[in-house]
Formats: sequence, C-alpha cells, structure tokens
Amino acid sequence: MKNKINRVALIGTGAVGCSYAYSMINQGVAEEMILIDINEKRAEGEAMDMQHGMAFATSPTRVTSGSYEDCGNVDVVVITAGVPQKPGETRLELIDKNAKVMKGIVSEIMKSGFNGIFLVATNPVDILTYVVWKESGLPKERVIGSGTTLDTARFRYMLGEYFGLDPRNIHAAIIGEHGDSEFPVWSQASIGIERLCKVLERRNNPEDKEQLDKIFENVRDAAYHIIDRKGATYYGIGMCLTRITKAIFHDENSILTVSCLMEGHYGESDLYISTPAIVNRGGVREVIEIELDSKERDALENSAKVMRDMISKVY
Ligand SMILES: NC(=O)C1=CN([C@@H]2O[C@H](COP(=O)(O)OP(=O)(O)OC[C@H]3O[C@@H](n4cnc5c(N)ncnc54)[C@H](O)[C@@H]3O)[C@@H](O)[C@H]2O)C=CC1
Ligand SMILES: CC(=O)C(=O)O
Repeated sequence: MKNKINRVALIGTGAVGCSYAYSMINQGVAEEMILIDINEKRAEGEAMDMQHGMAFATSPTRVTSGSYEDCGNVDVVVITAGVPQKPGETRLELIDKNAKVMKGIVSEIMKSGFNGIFLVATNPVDILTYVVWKESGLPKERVIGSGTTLDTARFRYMLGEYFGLDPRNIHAAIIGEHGDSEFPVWSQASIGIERLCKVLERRNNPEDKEQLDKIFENVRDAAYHIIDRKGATYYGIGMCLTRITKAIFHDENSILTVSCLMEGHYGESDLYISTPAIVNRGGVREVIEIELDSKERDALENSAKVMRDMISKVY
C-alpha cells in the first residue's frame, strides 16, 4: 500500500520561509511543498531554485509555487510571512503590522477548505499563534506556534559548549514568551540522566553559577546579537520548524517547547505560551505542566501577563 503523501504549504518565502523549505527538502520530510508569498514572483523564483537542486536530494520533494486556493488539501500550513525586527526592535513591536497580515492570510487559507495543522513562526509568535487559532476556528491542538523551540535549541547548544558535551545530551528548556520575558527551567534541567544541580555539586566550580546566568542572557538576547551582526535570524528557526514538522508527519509523540493554548495549565487560560508539549500527527497531543520552583512560577506569570496585555491590543 502506498504511504500517505505529506503536503506542506509555506506562507512567506522570505529568509525564514526559505531556510525552512531548504532544510525540509534536504531532510526529505515532505513529498510536496507549495511556496506562497504576496510577492508571487519571489515565490516562483524560490521554487525554481530549489527544484534545481532536487537531483541531489536524499528523497524527492515536489516544490512548486502557488496561491491560497492550493491550501485545501495540504496537511500543514507553515506561516513565516510578515515583517521581521529591525536592529534594536523587540518582537512585540511587530504586533500591529503582523496581526493584520496574519488575519488576512488565515481568512484566505480557510476559504480554501484547509483542515490541517497550522504551524506559526511570525513574530510575536505566541500572540500571532493565538490570532491564528481565533481566526481559523480550528481546534487548539491543530494550531501550534514555534514558541521557544529555537530558544531551547540555543540553550542546549550553549550549555553543550560550556560543559563540552553533545547538545543532544542536554535536557533543559526555555519556556514562557518567545521574547524578552522568557526564562530557563533550571530546576528541571539534566545532563544525560543526571540532574544539573547534582552535576554542579560534583564539579564544585565557583564560576558555574555566574557562567550559567550569562548563558541564559545570551540565549534570551541571541536574536538581538544576530540581527545586529547580519540583519536577521533564519537558519536556526528553519531547522526548528523542520523538527516540528517532522514530529507531526512521523507521528513522533516528541516533547518540544512549542506555543500552545493554556486552559488552566500553570493557572493560565485563553492565551498561547511556550511549554513542553507532546507533538504528533494530530498536532499537540498534550500540554505538559511541569513542576516549577517559585522563581520560575513568578517568571511564567510575568510572561503570561505580557501575553494577555498584547492580546488585549488585538482583541
Ligand atoms: N519564531 C521565531 O523563532 C522566529 C521568527 N521570525 C519571524 O519570522 C518572520 C519573517 O522573517 P523573515 O523571513 O526574516 O522576513 P522577510 O522579510 O525575509 O520575509 C517575509 C516574507 O513575508 C512576505 N509577506 C509579507 N506579507 C505577506 C502576506 N500578507 N502574505 C504572504 N506573504 C507575505 C514577504 O513578501 C516576504 O517574502 C518575522 O516576523 C520574524 O520576526 C524570525 C526568526 C525566528
Ligand atoms: C527573530 C527571533 O525571534 C529569533 O531569532 O529568536
């Protein structure tokens, strides 16, 4: 029996969208990708460019450019359309422009009869994922934000560098807003199968505390540091979006720090925020409410307040 064809529509073929598409075709995650952008010529040119590398792909992906009408039979719509930050600008400052863009896009997509999973990356991602959920009317499980997947990946990478270990052995997460109020869950971090607090005890290195605090600051401010240097960030998020898409198409039940709807989790409701969640073919199978210490609980409350204030500006 032939396997089901995995189809993705990508809305926004700018730096983030194309990094995602390039990563997707190199990892052979989907059989079909439709590239859509308000700038139709750009989407067409990007599709042509990617098609021309297909002879060397691990497995073939049919890449085409198209329009919103083509979204009717795709499984996942990934949204990376909208304006990015300028140097020094916060993600939250993008809300007015990008909320308008998002509402227009979702309305067009829903007219196509789309009934799959939305994966949103446009910033401010937690707020815009809420907007997509509201405007689409789709079940919460099927509207996911990339959230702090990228921040968690940065965190694991930098901790890996510090301890001289493979980042895949670092089990630690950044949660809350994908933005300035995000925070690390130190209380639950582990290295391999050992709790981080035990590792630190054993190392007994007086510099560790200060260095770990610095690592978090560098993670939180990474986008600013990169934007100052090269104008935008896109490869990291491209790989994160590929990772989430893979968890969906391979029905992985993987735990990722995506942005999900809170329904009483952590005492919060009616907002999207990042927390570990189980992702599979149905989208978010379960939001995991992890135990936080009192400082982390306060940080989550603060992030949630930022989200609520921003949502009240849109609705
Ligand atoms: N969630 C995350 O971790 C990250 C999110 N981002 C966000 O991703 C977004 C995109 O960033 P870049 O790709 O660097 O920007 P870009 O300017 O390179 O690309 C944006 C694309 O969106 C298209 N677009 C704009 N309005 C549209 C509409 N109504 N319909 C269809 N397409 C439309 C533009 O034509 C352009 O091709 C930004 O909001 C940025 O902040 C960027 C990095 C990480
Ligand atoms: C731009 C952005 O959201 C990031 O690189 O984290």
